[in-house]
Amino acid sequence: MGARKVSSDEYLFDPDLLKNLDWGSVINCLNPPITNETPGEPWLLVRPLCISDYNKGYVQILSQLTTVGNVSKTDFERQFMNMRKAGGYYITVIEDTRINRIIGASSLITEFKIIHNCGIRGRLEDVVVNNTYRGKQLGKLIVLTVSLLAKKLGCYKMSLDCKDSLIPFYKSIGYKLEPGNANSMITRYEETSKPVDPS
Ligand SMILES: CC(=O)SCCNC(=O)CCNC(=O)[C@H](O)C(C)(C)COP(=O)(O)OP(=O)(O)OC[C@H]1O[C@@H](n2cnc3c(N)ncnc32)[C@H](O)[C@@H]1OP(=O)(O)O
Repeated sequence: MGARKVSSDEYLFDPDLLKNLDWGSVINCLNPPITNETPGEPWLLVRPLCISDYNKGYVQILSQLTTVGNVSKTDFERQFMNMRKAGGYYITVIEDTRINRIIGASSLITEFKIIHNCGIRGRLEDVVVNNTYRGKQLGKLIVLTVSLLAKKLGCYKMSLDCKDSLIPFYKSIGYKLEPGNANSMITRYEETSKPVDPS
Protein backbone atom coordinates (compact mmCIF):
# COMPACT_ATOMS: atom_id res chain seq x y z
CA MET A 1 0.00 0.00 0.00
CA GLY A 2 1.54 3.37 -1.04
CA ALA A 3 2.03 5.95 1.68
CA ARG A 4 -0.33 8.92 1.43
CA LYS A 5 1.49 12.22 0.90
CA VAL A 6 1.31 14.32 4.06
CA SER A 7 0.43 17.97 3.53
CA SER A 8 2.54 20.45 5.50
CA ASP A 9 -0.41 21.71 7.54
CA GLU A 10 -0.82 18.26 9.08
CA TYR A 11 2.55 18.54 10.86
CA LEU A 12 2.98 19.97 14.35
CA PHE A 13 6.16 21.75 13.19
CA ASP A 14 8.15 22.28 10.00
CA PRO A 15 9.75 18.92 9.03
CA ASP A 16 12.70 20.77 7.46
CA LEU A 17 13.85 21.63 10.99
CA LEU A 18 14.88 17.98 11.36
CA LYS A 19 17.29 18.22 8.42
CA ASN A 20 21.06 18.53 8.86
CA LEU A 21 21.14 18.10 12.64
CA ASP A 22 24.64 18.04 14.19
CA TRP A 23 25.03 14.24 14.45
CA GLY A 24 28.82 14.61 14.29
CA SER A 25 28.72 15.96 17.85
CA VAL A 26 27.16 12.72 19.21
CA ILE A 27 28.87 10.21 16.94
CA ASN A 28 30.17 8.18 19.90
CA CYS A 29 26.70 7.60 21.36
CA LEU A 30 25.43 5.22 18.69
CA ASN A 31 26.95 1.99 17.45
CA PRO A 32 26.38 1.40 14.59
CA PRO A 33 25.85 5.09 13.82
CA ILE A 34 22.32 6.05 12.81
CA THR A 35 20.64 9.43 12.43
CA ASN A 36 17.08 10.67 12.03
CA GLU A 37 17.68 10.95 8.27
CA THR A 38 19.36 7.51 8.05
CA PRO A 39 17.70 5.49 10.85
CA GLY A 40 19.14 2.15 9.77
CA GLU A 41 16.10 0.61 8.07
CA PRO A 42 14.26 1.89 4.98
CA TRP A 43 10.94 1.43 6.77
CA LEU A 44 11.79 3.67 9.72
CA LEU A 45 10.71 7.29 9.35
CA VAL A 46 11.54 10.01 11.90
CA ARG A 47 9.26 13.02 11.52
CA PRO A 48 7.16 15.60 13.37
CA LEU A 49 3.88 14.45 14.92
CA CYS A 50 0.94 14.74 12.51
CA ILE A 51 -2.68 15.43 13.32
CA SER A 52 -3.49 12.08 11.68
CA ASP A 53 -1.24 10.18 14.11
CA TYR A 54 -4.17 9.40 16.39
CA ASN A 55 -5.01 6.71 13.81
CA LYS A 56 -1.40 5.48 13.81
CA GLY A 57 -1.32 4.71 17.53
CA TYR A 58 0.44 7.74 19.02
CA VAL A 59 -1.91 7.87 22.00
CA GLN A 60 -1.69 4.10 22.53
CA ILE A 61 2.09 4.13 22.62
CA LEU A 62 2.04 6.85 25.31
CA SER A 63 0.21 4.39 27.55
CA GLN A 64 3.49 2.45 27.76
CA LEU A 65 4.91 5.56 29.47
CA THR A 66 2.18 6.67 31.87
CA THR A 67 -1.56 7.03 32.41
CA VAL A 68 -3.10 8.58 29.30
CA GLY A 69 -6.79 8.56 30.17
CA ASN A 70 -9.66 8.32 27.77
CA VAL A 71 -8.45 10.54 24.89
CA SER A 72 -10.82 10.62 21.93
CA LYS A 73 -9.77 11.59 18.42
CA THR A 74 -11.52 14.94 18.88
CA ASP A 75 -9.67 15.55 22.18
CA PHE A 76 -6.35 14.71 20.50
CA GLU A 77 -6.98 16.98 17.52
CA ARG A 78 -8.03 19.88 19.76
CA GLN A 79 -4.88 19.58 21.85
CA PHE A 80 -2.72 19.20 18.73
CA MET A 81 -4.13 22.50 17.42
CA ASN A 82 -3.58 24.15 20.83
CA MET A 83 0.07 23.07 20.68
CA ARG A 84 0.56 24.25 17.12
CA LYS A 85 -1.03 27.60 17.88
CA ALA A 86 1.07 28.06 21.04
CA GLY A 87 4.31 27.12 19.28
CA GLY A 88 7.34 25.63 21.01
CA TYR A 89 6.07 22.02 20.87
CA TYR A 90 8.34 19.73 18.87
CA ILE A 91 6.84 16.26 19.31
CA THR A 92 8.84 13.92 17.10
CA VAL A 93 7.88 10.35 16.26
CA ILE A 94 9.30 7.24 14.64
CA GLU A 95 6.90 5.49 12.26
CA ASP A 96 7.19 1.92 11.02
CA THR A 97 6.01 2.67 7.48
CA ARG A 98 5.46 -1.04 6.73
CA ILE A 99 2.49 -1.02 9.07
CA ASN A 100 1.79 2.73 9.37
CA ARG A 101 2.25 2.69 13.16
CA ILE A 102 4.04 5.05 15.52
CA ILE A 103 6.69 3.00 17.32
CA GLY A 104 8.61 5.71 19.16
CA ALA A 105 8.17 9.29 20.30
CA SER A 106 9.87 12.09 22.18
CA SER A 107 8.95 15.72 22.88
CA LEU A 108 11.06 18.85 22.95
CA ILE A 109 9.23 21.71 24.60
CA THR A 110 10.90 25.10 24.35
CA GLU A 111 10.44 27.94 26.75
CA PHE A 112 11.27 31.62 26.16
CA LYS A 113 13.29 33.16 28.99
CA ILE A 114 14.30 36.66 30.01
CA ILE A 115 17.41 35.29 31.73
CA HIS A 116 20.40 34.16 29.69
CA ASN A 117 20.05 37.14 27.36
CA CYS A 118 16.44 36.38 26.59
CA GLY A 119 17.43 32.83 25.74
CA ILE A 120 15.42 29.70 25.00
CA ARG A 121 15.65 26.52 27.05
CA GLY A 122 14.45 23.05 26.15
CA ARG A 123 12.70 20.34 28.14
CA LEU A 124 12.67 16.69 27.16
CA GLU A 125 9.32 15.01 27.76
CA ASP A 126 7.31 11.90 26.96
CA VAL A 127 9.99 9.58 25.62
CA VAL A 128 8.76 6.13 24.65
CA VAL A 129 9.63 3.25 22.32
CA ASN A 130 7.11 0.47 21.68
CA ASN A 131 8.16 -2.52 23.80
CA THR A 132 8.60 -4.86 20.82
CA TYR A 133 11.12 -2.44 19.24
CA ARG A 134 13.28 -1.72 22.32
CA GLY A 135 17.00 -2.42 22.59
CA LYS A 136 17.72 -1.40 18.97
CA GLN A 137 18.97 2.15 19.70
CA LEU A 138 15.63 3.71 18.78
CA GLY A 139 15.35 5.27 22.25
CA LYS A 140 18.74 6.92 21.84
CA LEU A 141 17.83 7.94 18.29
CA ILE A 142 14.59 9.70 19.20
CA VAL A 143 16.05 11.46 22.26
CA LEU A 144 19.15 12.58 20.36
CA THR A 145 17.00 13.83 17.49
CA VAL A 146 15.06 16.26 19.69
CA SER A 147 18.19 17.12 21.70
CA LEU A 148 20.02 18.11 18.50
CA LEU A 149 16.93 20.00 17.40
CA ALA A 150 17.09 21.96 20.67
CA LYS A 151 20.71 22.79 19.87
CA LYS A 152 19.77 23.86 16.35
CA LEU A 153 16.99 26.11 17.70
CA GLY A 154 19.53 27.83 19.95
CA CYS A 155 18.52 26.44 23.35
CA TYR A 156 21.16 27.11 26.01
CA LYS A 157 20.21 23.91 27.86
CA MET A 158 17.91 20.91 27.77
CA SER A 159 16.73 19.12 30.90
CA LEU A 160 14.62 16.11 31.81
CA ASP A 161 13.08 14.24 34.74
CA CYS A 162 13.36 10.47 34.86
CA LYS A 163 13.30 7.41 37.10
CA ASP A 164 16.61 6.49 38.76
CA SER A 165 16.79 3.33 36.61
CA LEU A 166 16.99 5.44 33.45
CA ILE A 167 19.98 7.53 34.57
CA PRO A 168 22.47 5.21 32.74
CA PHE A 169 20.38 5.46 29.53
CA TYR A 170 20.47 9.27 29.56
CA LYS A 171 24.12 9.36 30.65
CA SER A 172 25.00 7.20 27.64
CA ILE A 173 23.77 9.98 25.35
CA GLY A 174 25.42 12.91 27.08
CA TYR A 175 23.04 13.98 29.86
CA LYS A 176 24.67 14.63 33.25
CA LEU A 177 23.64 14.90 36.88
CA GLU A 178 25.03 18.28 37.90
CA PRO A 179 26.43 18.15 41.45
CA GLY A 180 24.23 20.19 43.79
CA ASN A 181 21.64 20.73 41.07
CA ALA A 182 20.16 17.33 40.27
CA ASN A 183 16.94 17.25 42.24
CA SER A 184 13.48 17.06 40.78
CA MET A 185 10.68 18.40 43.00
CA ILE A 186 6.97 18.06 42.41
CA THR A 187 3.68 19.28 43.74
CA ARG A 188 0.74 17.43 42.24
CA TYR A 189 -2.77 18.79 41.66
CA GLU A 190 -5.97 16.92 41.19
CA GLU A 191 -6.35 16.01 37.51
CA THR A 192 -9.23 17.77 35.81
CA SER A 193 -10.95 16.70 32.63
CA LYS A 194 -11.60 20.34 31.75
CA PRO A 195 -8.36 22.34 31.84
CA VAL A 196 -8.65 26.06 31.14
CA ASP A 197 -8.74 26.69 27.38
CA PRO A 198 -5.59 28.72 26.53
CA SER A 199 -7.43 30.69 23.84
C1 LIG B 1 12.10 12.25 29.95
C2 LIG B 1 11.23 11.00 29.90
O1 LIG B 1 10.29 10.94 29.15
S1 LIG B 1 11.71 9.69 30.88
C3 LIG B 1 10.64 8.36 30.41
C4 LIG B 1 11.31 7.38 29.49
N1 LIG B 1 10.34 6.45 28.96
C5 LIG B 1 9.91 5.31 29.62
O2 LIG B 1 10.35 4.98 30.71
C6 LIG B 1 8.85 4.53 28.87
C7 LIG B 1 9.16 3.03 28.82
N2 LIG B 1 10.50 2.76 28.29
C8 LIG B 1 10.81 2.91 26.98
O3 LIG B 1 9.99 3.33 26.16
C9 LIG B 1 12.20 2.51 26.53
O4 LIG B 1 12.73 1.54 27.40
C10 LIG B 1 13.21 3.71 26.46
C11 LIG B 1 12.65 4.83 25.60
C12 LIG B 1 13.54 4.24 27.84
C13 LIG B 1 14.50 3.19 25.82
O5 LIG B 1 14.18 2.73 24.52
P1 LIG B 1 15.10 1.67 23.74
O6 LIG B 1 14.74 1.74 22.31
O7 LIG B 1 15.06 0.35 24.40
O8 LIG B 1 16.54 2.33 23.98
P2 LIG B 1 17.90 1.92 23.32
O9 LIG B 1 17.79 0.67 22.50
O10 LIG B 1 18.40 3.13 22.65
O11 LIG B 1 18.69 1.54 24.65
C14 LIG B 1 19.75 2.22 25.09
C15 LIG B 1 20.28 1.71 26.43
O12 LIG B 1 19.43 2.05 27.53
C16 LIG B 1 19.14 0.91 28.34
N3 LIG B 1 17.76 0.99 28.79
C17 LIG B 1 16.70 1.13 28.00
N4 LIG B 1 15.57 1.16 28.74
C18 LIG B 1 15.95 1.02 30.02
C19 LIG B 1 15.25 0.97 31.26
N5 LIG B 1 13.92 1.06 31.33
N6 LIG B 1 15.97 0.83 32.37
C20 LIG B 1 17.31 0.74 32.33
N7 LIG B 1 18.03 0.77 31.20
C21 LIG B 1 17.36 0.92 30.06
C22 LIG B 1 19.34 -0.28 27.43
O13 LIG B 1 19.73 -1.40 28.19
C23 LIG B 1 20.46 0.21 26.50
O14 LIG B 1 21.73 0.01 27.12
P3 LIG B 1 23.01 -0.42 26.28
O15 LIG B 1 23.18 0.58 25.17
O16 LIG B 1 24.11 -0.39 27.30
O17 LIG B 1 22.69 -1.79 25.78
